Amino acid sequence: MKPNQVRCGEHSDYGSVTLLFQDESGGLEVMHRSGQYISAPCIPGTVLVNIADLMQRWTSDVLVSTFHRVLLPPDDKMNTSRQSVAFFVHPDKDEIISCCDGSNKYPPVSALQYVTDRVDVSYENANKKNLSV
Ligand SMILES: O=C(O)CCC(=O)C(=O)O
Ligand SMILES: [Fe+2]
Repeated sequence: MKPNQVRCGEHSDYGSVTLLFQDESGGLEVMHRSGQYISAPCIPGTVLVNIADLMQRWTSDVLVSTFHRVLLPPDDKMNTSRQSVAFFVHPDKDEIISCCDGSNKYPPVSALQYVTDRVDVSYENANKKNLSV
């Protein structure tokens, strides 16, 4: 196992909302507005709804995109599997996302352009990381 390995590193989702179905293994944490991570365990029969980045832009920060991550289980559960299903809800690719209060807090961007830019940055960061080890 690599140092600092996690099941899913800290990130926010790119779209409008994400519906997350997770089993009872646990491990998902979401960042509270205080900056502290808090556990978001499975509540049987419920679906977790994450606000994602384009929703934050649309609402001029009224709804805030949530950083989240999935840590490794404790040693005694290290050999157990975990399953989750994320349904990423995205606007149509050509939709222009501008602040719905007219504030222009974020410049208008097409849904596709936003996702493409985010994916580019994440690949650049991954490449930098790989080159530095
Ligand atoms: O597996 C999870 O609980 C989270 C997955 C996730 O955040 C993602 O796929 O974007
Ligand atoms: Fe996510």
